[in-house]
Amino acid sequence: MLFHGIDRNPAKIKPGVAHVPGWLDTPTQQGLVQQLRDEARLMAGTPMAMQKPVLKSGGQMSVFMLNLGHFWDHQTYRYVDRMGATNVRPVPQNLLDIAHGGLRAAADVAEELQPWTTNYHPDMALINFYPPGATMGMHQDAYETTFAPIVSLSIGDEAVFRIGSTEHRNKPWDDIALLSGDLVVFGGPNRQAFHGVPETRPGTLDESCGLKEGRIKITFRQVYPH
Ligand SMILES: O=C(O)CCC(=O)C(=O)O
Ligand SMILES: [Fe+2]
Repeated sequence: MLFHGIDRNPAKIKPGVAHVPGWLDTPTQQGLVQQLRDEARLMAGTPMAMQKPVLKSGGQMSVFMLNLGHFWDHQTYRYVDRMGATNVRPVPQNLLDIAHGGLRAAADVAEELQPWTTNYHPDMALINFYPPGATMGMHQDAYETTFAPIVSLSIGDEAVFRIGSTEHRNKPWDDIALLSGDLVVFGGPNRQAFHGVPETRPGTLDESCGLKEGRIKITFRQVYPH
């Protein structure tokens, strides 16, 4: 446990940004890992298979992605529901329930999120798998047509989640150590904050989370108005 001894209380990082350590219990993490493995298996061999996206810039991400609800086409940077003959699969209800619970827990920490708790309709779940050592550059989640908060959960290896300004990808930023079961929500005035994962820490997970290596991040988004 690399982060032993540091502050692990629920924290408002800045307006609209909440970190709730250990929000998701271990049996639930394990159940989700199994469920998401099954979801990935169903899409294997299709254009929506879990894959490391090659962006239209030509670069390939080091993170595997699986899309539920809507599919973010990494060649056009648009959400679609179909690729060729393949339809996107729905976000399972138990995941939606977790998203709602996560937002409520976060709103107790960052009151700027409070107005969304009665008007939140997530319609997309992005499942990221970080193989040992994978990272993600600073970016905005900018392709949704709503400003609903982003609700996200970490499972597996420890990681550093970096969240900066809404204006640019440079300092100042906050680095948040995420452990398995941690919840991060960003919305309100920081919905468009640049964020990324500069570091994942291989070999730090406890296998009771359901993973033998790497890290899963589940990110809930509301792409369309309700
Ligand atoms: O893995 C994380 O913690 C961040 C993931 C993310 O920002 C994204 O997939 O858009
Ligand atoms: Fe993101």
